Amino acid sequence: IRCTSHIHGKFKTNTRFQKHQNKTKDLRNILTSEEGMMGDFIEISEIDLEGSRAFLKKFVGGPGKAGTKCALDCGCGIGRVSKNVLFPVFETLEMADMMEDFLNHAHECYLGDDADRVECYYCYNLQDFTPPLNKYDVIWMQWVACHLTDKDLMEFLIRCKASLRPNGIIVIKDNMARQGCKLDPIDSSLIRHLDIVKNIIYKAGLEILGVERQQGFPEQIIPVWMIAMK
Ligand SMILES: C[S@@+](CC[C@H](N)C(=O)[O-])C[C@H]1O[C@@H](n2cnc3c(N)ncnc32)[C@H](O)[C@@H]1O
Repeated sequence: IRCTSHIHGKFKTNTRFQKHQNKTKDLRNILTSEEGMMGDFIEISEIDLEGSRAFLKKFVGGPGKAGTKCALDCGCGIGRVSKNVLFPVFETLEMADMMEDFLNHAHECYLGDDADRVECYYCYNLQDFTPPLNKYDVIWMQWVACHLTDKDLMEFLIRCKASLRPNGIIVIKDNMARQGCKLDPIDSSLIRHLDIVKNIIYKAGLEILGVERQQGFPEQIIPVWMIAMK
């Protein structure tokens, strides 16, 4: 873990910014905006967020459910999910993405006053990132599991499990292939069938608590599913 004084200086005192030497070449050119986070599908962002809020509600708050103290948004981009799904529920957030520009934009512009409730920004590839132990009530991974190999995803999930607080959960929300595995030629992501993702989750020693398909998306786009696990 390396803190760059350059970035550190720009951040408010309650905020830590940790940066890892980024060895992965970013081959994409994603805009620092909601459009950039959503590819060509900005018009479905609100439906997506509403589906996420409803799914999260089932597992958070109340006896035996996850708490509402702290969440981690993995592959957070500029914080679209943090702002619209996680901040309304959790006291504090932490955010992880391999793109420093996205984290800067989240902190300086996109999150507004909510940025004060971000405890730490981690500029890491998830495959190199070990989240702190026993810290999070919810770890949210949206449209980022598809950028990890099977092995990296399984190992990251194992590390995530160790970073959950009691009753804490992990949520993966991602594109799922109708059959087998497909490589997305635009961003080189891997679109897996739901059963393949479930297998990786089981191999990581996690228990699946709920699985739901995102409703309301146009038929022509790849199905998006949400999986909650602990
Ligand atoms: C399609 S965007 C989704 C952003 C956000 N989760 C959302 O739903 O709005 C994918 C994000 O994952 C990040 N990402 C891709 N591969 C990653 C990796 N290996 N480690 C960390 N972040 C990664 C990208 O930088 C980008 O911000």
